[in-house]
Amino acid sequence: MKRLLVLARHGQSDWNLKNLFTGWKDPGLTDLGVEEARAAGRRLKALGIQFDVAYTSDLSRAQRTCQLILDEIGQPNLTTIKDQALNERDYGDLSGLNKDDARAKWGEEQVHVWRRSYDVPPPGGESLKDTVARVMPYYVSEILPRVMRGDRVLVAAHGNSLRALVMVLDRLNADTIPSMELATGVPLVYELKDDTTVATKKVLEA
Ligand SMILES: O=C(O)[C@@H](CO)OP(=O)(O)O
Repeated sequence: MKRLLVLARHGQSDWNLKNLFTGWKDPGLTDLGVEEARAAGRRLKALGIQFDVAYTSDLSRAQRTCQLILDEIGQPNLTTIKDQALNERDYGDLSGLNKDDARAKWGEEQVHVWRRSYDVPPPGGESLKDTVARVMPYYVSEILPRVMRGDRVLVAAHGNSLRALVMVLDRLNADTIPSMELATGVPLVYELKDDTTVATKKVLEA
């Protein structure tokens, strides 16, 4: 495959299981999360996919997912670059709160706006727009040049930092991004064209 870019959201974390806003907090993976990451690796392996470099965030759930995928595809020692630019969207004052408790306190609609709107930040945190503004410069300066020169690239990161990237790759807008969800442990396999836009996209569901 030419100009290969694979995006993988981490497996289920402890706080996903407990239904807590997570953001920049750093819980580990659950047993299910570990298995989801391994299964993602097995699906990539079944397609014969290998990488030249991996990128992940500064948070352990993404780093562990990255390593589990690399273990499964037989590349445990691949160069892996960790950067805070790929961290989850910062949930600010909501971090650590239960999502159902937040709905009870502020209402279903307000919580949905904080979680999925494009440009309304949660109190003290980042909107998706802010996250795009943080992730894209890193993508354009560090990741995309590697893809364009032919390196096969894995990015193991987070629901919203990857939604920021997918929004740009899939040409979604402020109206269409709210309904786009990324499942844990489901890799997205992109091939890019010469002009950096998407040639093909595969969603590697179980
Ligand atoms: O809590 C979080 O950091 C994210 C991802 O788990 O949650 P949400 O799906 O609400 O954006």
